[in-house]
Amino acid sequence: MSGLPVPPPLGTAMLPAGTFAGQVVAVTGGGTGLGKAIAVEFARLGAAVAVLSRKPEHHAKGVAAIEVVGAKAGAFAVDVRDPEAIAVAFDEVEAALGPVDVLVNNAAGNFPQPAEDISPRGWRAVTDIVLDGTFFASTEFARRARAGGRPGAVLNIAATYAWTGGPGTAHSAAAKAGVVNLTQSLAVEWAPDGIRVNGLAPGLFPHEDVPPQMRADTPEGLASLARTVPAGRVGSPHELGWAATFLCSPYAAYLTGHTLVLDGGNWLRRGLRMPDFLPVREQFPPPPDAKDRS
Ligand SMILES: CCC/C=C/C(=O)SCCNC(=O)CCNC(=O)[C@H](O)C(C)(C)COP(=O)([O-])OP(=O)([O-])OC[C@H]1O[C@@H](n2cnc3c(N)ncnc32)[C@H](O)[C@@H]1OP(=O)([O-])[O-]
Ligand SMILES: NC(=O)C1=CN([C@@H]2O[C@H](COP(=O)(O)OP(=O)(O)OC[C@H]3O[C@@H](n4cnc5c(N)ncnc54)[C@H](OP(=O)(O)O)[C@@H]3O)[C@@H](O)[C@H]2O)C=CC1
Repeated sequence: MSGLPVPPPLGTAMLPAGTFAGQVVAVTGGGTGLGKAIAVEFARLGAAVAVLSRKPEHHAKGVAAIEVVGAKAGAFAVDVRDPEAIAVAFDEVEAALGPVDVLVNNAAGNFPQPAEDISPRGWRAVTDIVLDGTFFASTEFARRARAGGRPGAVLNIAATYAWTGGPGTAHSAAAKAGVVNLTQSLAVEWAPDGIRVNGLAPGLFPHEDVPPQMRADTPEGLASLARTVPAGRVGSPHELGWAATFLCSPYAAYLTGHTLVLDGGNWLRRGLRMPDFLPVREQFPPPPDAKDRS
């Protein structure tokens, strides 16, 4: 046995062509990595896609990837920690592409570090982007959808350590746990308005845009990462795009408040007998140029 089957290749359709025709999809952090892969799958299905993030170089990458599949794209500068900037960005998206029908809260910040070494500013940076940013963007979206009498869908990108916690991820895991919980509260509040709110928790999806300590750059590194997953492989970003588009599509019209895990069984592999325990400081030793906070 060599694990779970590989998925059909990038570009294979899962939903009918035109599933999102005439719709506007906003993806925070849609210019890099998994956000870009998700943006492209919506674009393939006919959506006009808005990339919302801070950096012009990421805007350019996202827009190029969306336009390659023949869709309309726009990029809008915003730091999701700033609710006023989010309102301005939504105004700009409406003026350029039309009102937003689907919001994907994908933007995140993360750096693995032992909890007591995370500075207050580092803690706030990660939790503000992940949890506060998701709340600010979602509520801005819902206020506008409700005012316009439009239904809609929100998708929050989580992580499986939202349920387990884990070494080196105190800030990110706590924030993602908040996101999973928020998904449930908002789903109940907004169902009467026709707005669905779901989550998607990726497992290991290495790609070129994450920081070096989070990716596998060599074939050996990738193979070694794949051996840690019950599926026998890591995820392909376009698989995540398929799951994202399904969750926001009319085919999931009765699905709300749910966070789907897409991780090849990885978070369930815990056994009674685990590999030798490695303390967090051995897993994530400080980089040579790290600040001394002692
Ligand atoms: C299984 C994998 C799961 C993956 C999940 C993901 O989310 S992958 C997604 C991964 N993608 C990304 O993360 C992409 C986006 N990431 C980012 O924009 C930054 O990493 C950010 C999250 C820090 C926010 O940036 P910003 O402009 O708001 O922040 P700033 O520069 O002003 O710093 C604020 C504080 O944080 C501190 N600090 C920063 N880095 C480190 C570090 N390596 N080490 C220690 N500390 C660090 C910095 O020193 C400062 O504290 P200080 O010294 O003043 O007390
Ligand atoms: N890669 C993986 O294996 C896993 C990823 N995830 C989750 O998937 C999602 C995508 O991660 P991934 O693609 O890997 O990471 P990336 O680092 O590639 O993407 C993060 C994106 O967030 C944007 N962003 C960061 N801070 C802000 C901010 N303050 N305001 C607006 N945008 C911001 C960045 O754009 P810019 O710099 O232009 O602002 C960037 O495009 C995240 O939610 C992450 O937590 C979960 C589990 C595993």
